[in-house]
Amino acid sequence: MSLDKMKDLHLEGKYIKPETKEVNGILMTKLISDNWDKIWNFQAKPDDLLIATYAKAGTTWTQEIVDMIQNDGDVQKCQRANTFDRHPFIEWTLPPPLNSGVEKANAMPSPRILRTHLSTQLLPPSFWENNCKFLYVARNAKDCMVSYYHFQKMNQGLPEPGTWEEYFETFINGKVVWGSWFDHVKGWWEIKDRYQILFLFYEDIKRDPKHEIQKVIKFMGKNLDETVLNTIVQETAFEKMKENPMTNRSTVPKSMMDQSISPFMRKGMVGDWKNHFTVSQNERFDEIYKRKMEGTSIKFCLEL
Ligand SMILES: Nc1ncnc2c1ncn2[C@@H]1O[C@H](COP(=O)(O)OS(=O)(=O)O)[C@@H](OP(=O)(O)O)[C@H]1O
Repeated sequence: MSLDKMKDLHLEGKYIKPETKEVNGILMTKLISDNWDKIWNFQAKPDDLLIATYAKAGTTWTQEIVDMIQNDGDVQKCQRANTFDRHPFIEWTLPPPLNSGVEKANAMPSPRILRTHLSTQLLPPSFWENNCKFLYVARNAKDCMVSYYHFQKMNQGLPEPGTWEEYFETFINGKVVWGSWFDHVKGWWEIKDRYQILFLFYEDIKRDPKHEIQKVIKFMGKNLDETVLNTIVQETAFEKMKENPMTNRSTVPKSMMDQSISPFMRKGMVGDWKNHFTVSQNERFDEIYKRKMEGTSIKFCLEL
């Protein structure tokens, strides 16, 4: 059963902030942790495409782009279901009768587009064994932190973030669900040339969507004409997706996601961190960033 059917079950109001429990040293919700055997043993197929991201890095945006490409720019087809039902979120686990990501993925016909926030060391091994295609999207740490903070405030499926000052510490220490941003991004960056990985940046998609979408089209082995490409650029723009009930999570009950606290499609910009970080937080963050990212060649853009 999908989340947007929750109303029918009168489950509203029963959700409380979840407990957390680590998997191999990485924080997860307890529901994910308790379901770990099933997640770890998930059977990927060679024609699966996995959208992998750290939380809040532009997953939903990428899902919409990929779905539009797979459906040759057919807007109606992309309206068939919510993004969370179109592309199973493999590790996501909610209390029954809501289906887990593994159950949804197992029920889906091929070719499957799946999504995950798992780091490389937690990804079910069958993805590597089957040499699946991975589309990794990275977003700069500061904007991810801001976006994740607001998301944890409005989403009952994730822990209470505390104050911004408290959250700042939690995030840099990697004590958020799905673990450290630094380890996640470094892990995927380091293996990008060993597997079929298209590595994109949120900031690049924002600056030049047409160019980045063309890369995705090529990676998916599709050949779409200019008109279709332009339609995809238009339909996946932030303003469009903010109004689209199949992407903006407005069908998720308020008891689960309270969009009056913060909308799911919040700002969709590069550099909102400047409205949150104090000067001293910024200095401290830059120092920690330098230390934690030492030795990696990855470069992020922090403003457009
Ligand atoms: N089309 C488009 N263009 C630009 N930005 C977009 C778009 N769609 C979603 N977003 C922004 O992406 C952030 C949500 O990221 P995710 O989809 O990865 O969230 S989640 O992890 O799946 O909950 C969240 O970022 P913030 O606005 O900074 O909070 C969304 O607004």
